[in-house]
This record gives sequence, C-alpha cells and structure tokens, in this order.
Amino acid sequence: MDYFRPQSASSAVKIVDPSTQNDRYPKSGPKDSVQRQCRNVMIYGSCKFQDKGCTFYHPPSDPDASRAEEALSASVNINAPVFVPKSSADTSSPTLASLTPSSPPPDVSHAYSENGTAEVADQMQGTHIYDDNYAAQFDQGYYAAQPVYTRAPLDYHLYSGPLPSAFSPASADIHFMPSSASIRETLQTRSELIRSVNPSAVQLPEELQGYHSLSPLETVTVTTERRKFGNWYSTVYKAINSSDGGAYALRRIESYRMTQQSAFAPIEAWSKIRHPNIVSVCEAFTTRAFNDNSLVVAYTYHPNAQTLFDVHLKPKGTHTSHHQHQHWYAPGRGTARGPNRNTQSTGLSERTIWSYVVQIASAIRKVHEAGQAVRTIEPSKILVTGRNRIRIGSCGLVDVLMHEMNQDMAVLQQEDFIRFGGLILVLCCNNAAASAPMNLQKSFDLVERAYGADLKNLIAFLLGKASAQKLRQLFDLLSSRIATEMDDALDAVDRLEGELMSELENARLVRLMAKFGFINERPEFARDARWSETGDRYIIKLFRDYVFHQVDEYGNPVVSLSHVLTTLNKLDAGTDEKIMLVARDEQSCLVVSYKEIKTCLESAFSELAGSQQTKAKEVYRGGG
Ligand SMILES: Nc1ncnc2c1ncn2[C@@H]1O[C@H](COP(=O)(O)OP(=O)(O)OP(=O)(O)O)[C@@H](O)[C@H]1O
Repeated sequence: MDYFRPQSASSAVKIVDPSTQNDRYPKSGPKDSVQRQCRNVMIYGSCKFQDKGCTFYHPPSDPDASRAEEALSASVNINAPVFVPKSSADTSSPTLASLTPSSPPPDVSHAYSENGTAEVADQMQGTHIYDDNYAAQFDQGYYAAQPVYTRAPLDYHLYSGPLPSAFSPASADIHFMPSSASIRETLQTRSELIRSVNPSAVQLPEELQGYHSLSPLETVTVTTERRKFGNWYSTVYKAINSSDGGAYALRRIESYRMTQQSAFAPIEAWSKIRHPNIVSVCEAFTTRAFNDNSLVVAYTYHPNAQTLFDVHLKPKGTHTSHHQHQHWYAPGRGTARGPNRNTQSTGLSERTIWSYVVQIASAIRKVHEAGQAVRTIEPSKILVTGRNRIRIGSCGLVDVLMHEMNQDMAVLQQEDFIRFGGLILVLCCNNAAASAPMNLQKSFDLVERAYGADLKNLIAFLLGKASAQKLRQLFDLLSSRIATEMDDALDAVDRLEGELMSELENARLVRLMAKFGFINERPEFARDARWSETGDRYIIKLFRDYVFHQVDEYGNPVVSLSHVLTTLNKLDAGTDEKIMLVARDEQSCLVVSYKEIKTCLESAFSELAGSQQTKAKEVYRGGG
C-alpha cells in the first residue's frame, strides 16, 4: 500500500510513536516491574512517585539528549505544527479523556502488575491510567488488585459490515433470495431496465393520458406473430407517468370500442386489491392516440419480469413464438429428462412447484374475498418477478372486455380453481398441452411418478367438482406447505436486512463528499476570492489532496477506493488519529487529527449554509 510522496524531495518526516523512535527508552524488558519503564515518564515526562514507592524504571534525565533532538529538528527544517482549529465545533466522536472514569476502579491498575496481562495494558494505553487519581491509590494495594477488563465503548462509526451469519452465508442462494453478489447484479439490471428504451419503439405516441416515453416490452418485428389477448390484438408497453415519475406497464388492447362507462367498474374494484402475488392494477382508459380505438390498462411495472411460459415452458434457443412449441416433455425433480432435453427448459423442482402453488392460492384467496375472480391463471399471464416469486398479471382486463356478458361471479371463481389445477399440471409436465382433456391421464401419471401423490391429489381436487367450500378446503390441504413458505420468506427478510446493513453507511459518505464539493475550489465567498484556500478551508483542501490526489514513488496516481473509504469513514467518525497533510509545493506540512479536520469541515460548511439562510431571511423580509 503506497501512500507517500518521495521522501527525498519532501521536508515532511514520518510521524512515529515516540516510544518506538527514542532510543533513550529501554525496550520493554521482562515482566519485571523494575525493568519496565514508568509510563508516567513516557506520558508526562516525569513521575511524581519516582522516589515515593513507584517500582518502575525511571530513566535519569538527560539534558544532552533533548538538546540533540532540538538540533536534529532544526537541521531538517521540519515545519510540522500540530494544527489547532480556529473554531471548536462539537464533534460526535467521544474523546478518550471523556471516556476515562473520574474515579477509576482500582482493578484497572493491574494492567501493569507482574502477573497481569500486558495485552490489557496495551489496550489501555492513552487512557491516562497513570494520572494522579490512580497514583493516589498506590499505597492501597494498587498493584495487587485483581484484573477486570474494562470495556471501551465501541467506536461504531467505523463498523459497517453486514452481520455474518454462519447458517445462511451471503454467498449462498436461498429460496427467495439469490446470493449477495447476484442480488446486486439483479437490482442493477432492474434499475437499468427502468430507464432503457426498446429500439423498436417507433411511431408510438409521445404522450398518452399522462404517460410518456412508451417502449414495447416485447420486440415486435414484421416476422414475429402479433400477440393476442383472447380475440384481441394486444401489446404491453413500459411508460413513465408524468405525475409521479414512476414506470408502469401499459397493456393496450387494439380496436376496442367501449359501449358503456360501467365497463370500467371492475377496474375500480381491482385497483383496491393489493397483494404480493398480484400485479397491481392502477387505472384504465380508452385512447385514440394509436390512431385507433384502444383500451389501455396501467399496471405496476416489474422490471425484468418474465412470464412463467417464457421461464419454464418456452423451448430454449429459439426465437419463434412460443405458441408454435408444444413438445411433450417428461418432468424430473429439477432435471430435464425426455427426448427434448437439449432444447426444452429444465423440469421444475418440487419445492418450486409447491411455492408457486402456495403463492397462487394466496392470491386467489385475496381476489375471491374481494368479490372478484382472477380469470388470468395461465402461464403467459403470470410473471416471475424475482427468485421463485410470481405475480398474476393482466388482472381486471377480461372483466372489462367481457363486461357485456354479465357472468355469474361464483361460476367464474370455480373456473379459477380449474385453471389453477391445469396450470400446476402444465408446470409439472413442462408441457403447455398437459392439461388438455386427451392428455390428462398421461399427465397425472407423470406427476405421480415425478412429484409424489400429494401434488397429484391437489391437482385432482382442483380439477374436481365445484364447491362453495373449495377455497377453505384448498388451504386445509396446503397448511404444512404454507409453513415452509413462511419460513423461507422470513429467511429472505433476514438476508435482506443483512444486505441493507452493509449499505447503511453509504449516505454519510455521500454527505461528506457533497460538503467537500461545496467548499473546495469555491471561486468566491463573503467577498473573499481566496476563501476556499485560507483558514480552516486550507486544511480541507490539503485533506482532499490526501484522500484523492496521492501519488506513488513513480508519480503515478494512487487510485485506491479502500483508502478513500477508510479516510472518509475516519473523518466522519472524527477519530483522534493524526495524519500529516503536506502542501502541494511540499514546503510545509501539518499534523492534524481527523477530529480537527471534521471540525474545520463542519465550520466551513455551516458558514456557507448559514449565509444562505441569512440571505433567504433578508429576501423574505424585503418581500414582506
Ligand atoms: N407488469 C409488468 N411488468 C413488467 N413486464 C411485464 C408486465 N406485464 C407484462 N410484462 C412483460 O411484457 C411481455 C409481454 O407480455 P404478455 O402478457 O403479452 O406476454 P406474452 O408472452 O406475449 O403473452 P401472449 O402470448 O398472451 O401475448 C412479457 O415479456 C412480460 O414479461
């Protein structure tokens, strides 16, 4: 780690602990108190108790040595004053002096006893354990007391890592969460997709009922088959809402002519349904912006979502429409089997299937309890929005399109269960045609062989006869699976909290950088063109160089993010650690603690911020 300027050209000297530099002090000897040098001498220069019972080594005062030291510093022309900031703004970091108890327990003294621990003594260095109060207790068995470890308060500012978990290491995937590295990649991709625009976004309206920047969510070319929603041609766009700046998914139904306003009633009901396994419905409107009569329903946008069909059923490596591919496929527990192994998606694991089952069942319950029917339980309308997370999409649309048919809601709800059973069958068999009547027997056999009787019984129950109690019975069947699902969901929450923990400290570093930006190189302030270069601000400028502009021995920039993070963390904490700041011309240097630099930064920033507030008040008074 090279953070230094060439010594030859600099007047700066390395700052070291005097005890390691000065040969006058004997090296720490054996644990014999007579050999060990008295700390009062090291810290204060002398010991009041030298001839009054202190058994430690007291070196004879040597006037020649101190003269030699003075001569040395004069000969190298060291200009390293210890900086004292002009203002004494309070910093949040506790001072070591303030941590020293006013009447320390006698046991602390054992730090230097013969049979005490040198480690404890080392930890206590600098906490004035040899001050007069302590020394006053010498006669009361000071050296003989039992050791008690005094815990120093944790300087929590310097710790920001996630909590390590032996049971769920961040590098491992868990049911609802990928590894720590993948989750970052996933979130980056989503963030990028929210801003990206599909290149095929041509000839789209610039503005649509308060939405702009429309971009199709599927690549449409002249060769691709036009997508249909039932009997209607349909396209999904991502668009930005002007009022809240958020991204939404707009599903457009082409050539739809609305006959009565009441067709929108289901949308109103759906917009009140919020559930983690349902893509929320926001609003619906008709428009002529596409040069036809279109119906548009706005949904929550889930970046990088893919349909269940695309994820599990679509043959890999083909770009043709999925409707053309309906290969028969033998399922397996997490592995692909059967003739189309090389082109088809791999079979779903039983855990994933049960997870999907519980999520869809939960969504159905919410919708039925709200007096609606889902109606879109099919692979091409259910979105996979995260690891093993699914959401039923396109809700409410069928209700608008079929409004005039006035169908019985109880019948529609029973149909939900049948669609649900069909969907599980399709996913288990990895074949979109698995639920077709002529394939049913074969599909059931496959499910039983590959996944067990529980799943087969569940599908049979869902496809079986209608009952008003079906929802309750379904949840009775699922009770143990729901418990597993909840355990996994809570594990994911724990993992996410761990991830959040590691990001918690980011904001304070950004705040610091922002303050540097406000102060450094400011052209003029308070009619002083050199404001940013003088006074406390000079220290800030030198510190900025120390953090960002160091060079190695060959003059190459030292670009080390860890150096930046470490130094900024220490600055934010305002530690007592001292560093040496060197001017660019290397003619002068300052020894200054992070705490003092923090004080400078705070004072310069409040000067700027304060003047802004004063100005605002003046303007306000003038206006009033
Ligand atoms: N709310 C949404 N958020 C993000 N992406 C979505 C959303 N709704 C749909 N999509 C994406 O838009 C694309 C098109 O959706 P669509 O429902 O038309 O799927 P499809 O596979 O084309 O089905 P179909 O064959 O019935 O047209 C899919 O890739 C889907 O992932």
